[in-house]
Amino acid sequence: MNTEWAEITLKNLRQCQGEVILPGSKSIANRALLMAALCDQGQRTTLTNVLRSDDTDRMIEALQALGVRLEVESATSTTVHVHGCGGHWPQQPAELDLGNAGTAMRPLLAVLSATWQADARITLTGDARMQERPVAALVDALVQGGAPLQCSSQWGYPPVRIAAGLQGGTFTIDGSASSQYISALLMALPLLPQDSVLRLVGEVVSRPYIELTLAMLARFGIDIIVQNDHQFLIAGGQRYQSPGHYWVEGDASAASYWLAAAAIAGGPLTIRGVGRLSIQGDVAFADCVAQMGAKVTIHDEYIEVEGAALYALDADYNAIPDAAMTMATLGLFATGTTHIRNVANWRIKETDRLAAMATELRKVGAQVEETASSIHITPPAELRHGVIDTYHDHRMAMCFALLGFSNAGVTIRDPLCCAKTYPTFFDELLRLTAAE
Ligand SMILES: O=C(O)C1=C[C@@H](OP(=O)(O)O)[C@@H](O)[C@H](O)C1
Ligand SMILES: C=C(OP(=O)(O)O)C(=O)O
Repeated sequence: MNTEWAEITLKNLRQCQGEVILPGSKSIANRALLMAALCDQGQRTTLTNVLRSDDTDRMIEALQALGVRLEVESATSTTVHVHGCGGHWPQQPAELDLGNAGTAMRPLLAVLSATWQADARITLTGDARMQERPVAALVDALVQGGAPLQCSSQWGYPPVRIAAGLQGGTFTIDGSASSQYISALLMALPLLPQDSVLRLVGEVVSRPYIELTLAMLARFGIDIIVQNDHQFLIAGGQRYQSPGHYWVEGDASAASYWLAAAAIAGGPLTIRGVGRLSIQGDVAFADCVAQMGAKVTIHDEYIEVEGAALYALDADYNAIPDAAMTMATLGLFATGTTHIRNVANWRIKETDRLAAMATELRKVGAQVEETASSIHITPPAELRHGVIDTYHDHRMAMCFALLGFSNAGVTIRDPLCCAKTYPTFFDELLRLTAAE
């Protein structure tokens, strides 16, 4: 990646053909790192295809600060050997800075509340945006369970100070803002000495990520009884058991950019690292692209795409909020109005994504209607060139890169913010679209 890029202009990109190997999934990598660290002392887990990016580096650095032994060869090495500490953290740092990594902040908040044994307290904090992203439902549930949490600036937002004290029992959590709170409790509650019941209330968002957590917990020897959609029984006193080796599958949210690019530009493109066997919900974006008219073949561990005339979709994207961002710009290349429904929690992610998306789409001439929980996008007869602001949001940078396939082209400010989950994204785009 050219580390000098303050902005990048993309214009008349071509085919987007050949083969792309996805980086490892952010969601899986950060769960795997934490679960491997929680394995019994003496157990070593070899994680392969680990995503190396800002978000995963935050988790790696946090675990190292807690004294977990990680063998990682270099800043870009995707193999990480993790030595379990069974939740008995060898070091007690005063503070962990988790940047803007939701997949580090939320699980660590719950897991450290369940395992903290020192008299000293530990504060979890993050960057300016992380301090605006709520964790209130999770903090409330943990406090109900006896954890003496303190929020130093505003209740329900990081920084959060943790001390020992969490007890098992019945936890009721509102899942309407983020599934990450639920995943966090699913990872933490088995570590308590007592049994727990976890009850979900509200419309639970991003449900496939809960399934992902359950699938990974099972691989790490944790038993959760799923009573129904809204209730889990979690025996206490469980111990994470290393699977020995764990391969992190490719990032299905990242796959959405390539699915869209090939659908627009023709392809054919083979996307390696996710497929029918994926445990990530975002792989369903491949079906969306197929429904729009593209030729998509989903194999066990890879996907093939070829472009065709595209027709806009009207759909509920609650289950796949990250990949749904890609639909907003892909829709500019389709006939008809794209309706992205039920994504209210876009407002509490890296930026207010509904507002940011509406503002930036208007710059290229789209007609946009934004509601509290949805966005409706009608492309103009001809796309205009736009200088796109990305609001420190990696997905804004990556999904607006698709405008490089238009005649007008696009300029993207701060494209390097893609390093949150996909540091090599723009290099890959330029490689795949280079003229022969
Ligand atoms: O559990 C996870 O790994 C994630 C869950 C989703 O968040 P929400 O549950 O907050 O929608 C998603 O947007 C995020 O990128 C990763
Ligand atoms: C919402 C996202 O990240 P986080 O894990 O920080 O919530 C994302 O990657 O789109």
